[in-house]
Amino acid sequence: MCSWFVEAVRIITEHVLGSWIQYLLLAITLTVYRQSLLKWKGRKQLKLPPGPRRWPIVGNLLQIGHVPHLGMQKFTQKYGPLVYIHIGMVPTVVTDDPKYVKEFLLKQDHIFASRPKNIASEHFTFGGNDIAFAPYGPHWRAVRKICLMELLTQKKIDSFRQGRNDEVECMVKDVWRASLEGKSINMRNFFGALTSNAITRMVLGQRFFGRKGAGPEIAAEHKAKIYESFSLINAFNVGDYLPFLRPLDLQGHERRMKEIMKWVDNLYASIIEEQRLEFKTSSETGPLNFVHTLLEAERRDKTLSITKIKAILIDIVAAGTDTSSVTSEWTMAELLRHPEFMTRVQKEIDEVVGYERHVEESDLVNLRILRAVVKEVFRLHPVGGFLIPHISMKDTKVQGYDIPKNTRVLINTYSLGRNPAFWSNPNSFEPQRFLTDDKDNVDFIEPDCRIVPFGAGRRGCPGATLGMNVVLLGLARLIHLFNWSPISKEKLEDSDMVEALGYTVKGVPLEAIAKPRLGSLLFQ
Ligand code: HEM
Repeated sequence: MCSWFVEAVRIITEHVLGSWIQYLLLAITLTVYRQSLLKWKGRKQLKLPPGPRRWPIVGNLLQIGHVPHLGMQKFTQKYGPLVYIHIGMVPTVVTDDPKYVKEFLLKQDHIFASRPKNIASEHFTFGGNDIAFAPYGPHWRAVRKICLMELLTQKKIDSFRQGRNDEVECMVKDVWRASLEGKSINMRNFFGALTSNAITRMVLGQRFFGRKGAGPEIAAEHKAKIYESFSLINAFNVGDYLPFLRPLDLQGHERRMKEIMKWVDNLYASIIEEQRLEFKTSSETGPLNFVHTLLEAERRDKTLSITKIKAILIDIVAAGTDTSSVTSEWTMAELLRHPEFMTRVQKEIDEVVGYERHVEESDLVNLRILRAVVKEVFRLHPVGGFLIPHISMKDTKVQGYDIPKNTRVLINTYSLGRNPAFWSNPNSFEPQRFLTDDKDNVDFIEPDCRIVPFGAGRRGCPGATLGMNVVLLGLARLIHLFNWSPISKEKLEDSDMVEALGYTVKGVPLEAIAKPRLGSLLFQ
């Protein structure tokens, strides 16, 4: 905006319009002009982090490339640990440096604990009624409190231990059957069914896969819909960054989101009604699953509507299933590529558990090598290229840089774990790096934020303990009871799993051959 424009408006209004309209228009134009000038000058005075030059309107969108976390890694390699870009019209900072990650997630958590609104979160959360994508505020605080105090408490997690154990046993039996028939095991399907059943049993009071499940069609469709939702949530939706293009839905994403949500909405609405009836007529004194707990909370808290309950349930099921199954699949892939570690993990389980009984959840804390292996998997293959985006709720300074209000924050977890400034041999699989100290336990949380597999701070994952119980128990049982080999060395390399666009990074499904190892234990 410049002075010739103001002058032109003055001349037009003077000659064409009446005097009061003339003064009104002139006043509006001058105000807008003044504000734009102030904003521009203000920005110039700010000390923003460095970053690439941007184009008008599209900003740096076209420089990011097809795989955003790799594109952003190049930015941080070139411009430094904190980079300022514009994705379309959205101001964004990106980092892969623990010092900055700590600042955003822990030190200035009170400023960065909100989530940006976007098209996907609008559809998948019934307009921000969930936990994971809700902006910071009274709604998020209330549902997060329910999540921490009523749903994912240690007591509650312990009370569903038998259910998780049964699901792991089902998976083991299926693997055993496939191995007798000489079939290879599609690890993605097996881990997918395990994590889905373990979570939905606890959350919805029913399993989707296998015998007494909801039926193979519903199970497969539910899984596919959840996976597609994650891809759509993390895909770069043009309409988010160039809002004037949203009505055109150029990628067809919004149409798919509506279709998926219609299906999921119907399914969850009918599950809630079924469970409401069961809860009413049940002879049990307390709730048997998360739906019951939420229906009970709904009676006390009038702000907890059915829409909110649906959004919370969908969130927990979605957040808890693919994350755990992808981690399990990557771990198995790395162990097959590094058989020396497969042997070490197997030996450790033999020593801790012996040959007379199955691995139990109480053993997991003692399986240091397995834990170090999974931690190394988190470093190399975090479940998403980025954490769920955060956004600044007010102007602030981070390590001397100005970060204005409403700046999006992308923590590039992929390049954080491979940052050569903080990791030796960053691209090699070396779980021994986590076994150097004499601590009894290998903890998945790094206090200095060198990796953040579960995020950290207020928006950190509330389901980490549950997720790790499912992941570690499933892996430990499979490794204790079977010997594993890849279907072929080449196939193993093929199945590598080039990081793909989307939330949970997946390539080709991993296939492997299982040979029963402790036959007599299998049937106990
Ligand atoms: C291996 C398993 C899992 C991994 C690696 C994982 C990882 C994550 C990550 C990285 C975040 C984002 C943190 C951030 O933005 O700062 C997150 C958030 C979340 N996770 Fe998990 N998660 C796992 C399992 C689970 C499970 C089992 C549940 C529930 C049953 C769950 C529920 C959630 C929820 C509700 C959020 C949103 C928190 C909020 O925004 O307040 N997760 N998780």
